[in-house]
Amino acid sequence: MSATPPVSLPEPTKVAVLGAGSMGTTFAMVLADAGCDVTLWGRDAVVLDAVDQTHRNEKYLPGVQLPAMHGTTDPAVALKGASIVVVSVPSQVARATLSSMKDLVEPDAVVVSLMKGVELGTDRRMSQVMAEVLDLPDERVAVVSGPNLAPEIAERQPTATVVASRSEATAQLVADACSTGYFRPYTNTDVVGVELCGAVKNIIALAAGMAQGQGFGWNTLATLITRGLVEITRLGLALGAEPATFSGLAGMGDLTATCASPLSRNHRLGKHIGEGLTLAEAIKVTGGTAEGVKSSESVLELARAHDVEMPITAGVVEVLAGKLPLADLAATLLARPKKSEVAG
Ligand SMILES: NC(=O)C1=CN([C@@H]2O[C@H](COP(=O)(O)OP(=O)(O)OC[C@H]3O[C@@H](n4cnc5c(N)ncnc54)[C@H](OP(=O)(O)O)[C@@H]3O)[C@@H](O)[C@H]2O)C=CC1
Ligand SMILES: O=C(CO)COP(=O)(O)O
Repeated sequence: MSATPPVSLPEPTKVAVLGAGSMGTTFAMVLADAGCDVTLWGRDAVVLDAVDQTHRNEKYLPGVQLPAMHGTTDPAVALKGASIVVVSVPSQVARATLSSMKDLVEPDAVVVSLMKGVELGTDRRMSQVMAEVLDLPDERVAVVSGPNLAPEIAERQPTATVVASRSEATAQLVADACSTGYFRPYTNTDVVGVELCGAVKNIIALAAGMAQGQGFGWNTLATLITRGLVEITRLGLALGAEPATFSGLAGMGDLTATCASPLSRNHRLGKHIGEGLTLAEAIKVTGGTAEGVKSSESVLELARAHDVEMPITAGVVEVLAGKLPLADLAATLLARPKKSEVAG
């Protein structure tokens, strides 16, 4: 006799992804491949109609065939019944975007940030902005960060990431929702560390791009990555992060990918500046969201408030503000007082 079939199959997890740019669309793809029922929200009706009807986003992921998912410009449609809400808009518009949707988020939903920036004016990390605007307890907040260049994930290349939440159960829930044969999430409870790594590596990638644009080679790149990690670690520890996070995927992993790859918008923008473009010209030519430009100011403010030395970050801020000629950046960094490598 055959076993009695279940009364109903378990419902797929309903997920809303807010932000239909390259990363929002790519993560929506991962979630749908992992079996979730995904609705992607964005503000461009042409893009979201195509996502809904033909499962393509030619504006941000040209040539990529997405799995079945819904697309909408109506946040009420996206958020209704969603037990996981993923936020992937540029960091500087996260507060306004979430404020306009506050009453539409389901009361028990877990809210996940993919954003790698720090808010100008408040110096808040994105999980702090989400928690503040949506009035979320720790167990409903998670962040995803790692070496996750969207165009590579969109080709379903092997990729790993970190899902961080103060609640291990929440991190596990989100990790289960986005786990596929090509995308492997690890969990971490160090939200501060994981989030800071994601935001500050963009600034170091700007510096790496600038160096490449100036014609410097691998020694300079390796120096920036290594000393950049020291800066990230110093700030993170001052803000209460766990030391192990910095050598992990969100730390060394993402720093390496972003500093080395021309797929990184921060790297490309820095390279354009290194080749002689103004900041405004570089932003225009690069296209897309290069979070490091604005976050560098907030990160430097955080560093100063906690008495943390971040010379590469400070140099990038000065160059972007037009206060230090790029030609003088390397000399300025190298002329600093000699010190022990390991003294902190
Ligand atoms: N791309 C990547 O490889 C990765 C990106 N991230 C992070 O993901 C976040 C999003 O970046 P990404 O998807 O790459 O960015 P993109 O530049 O590709 O897309 C930005 C998205 O945000 C929307 N947007 C822009 N301004 C507003 C606004 N004022 N209100 C509402 N929506 C707006 C755009 O909509 P519209 O088209 O209508 O302008 C677009 O959908 C960033 O924090 C980034 O650091 C993290 C990991 C990897
Ligand atoms: O965060 C990223 C890869 O992990 C993407 O970097 P960019 O935002 O510089 O493109």
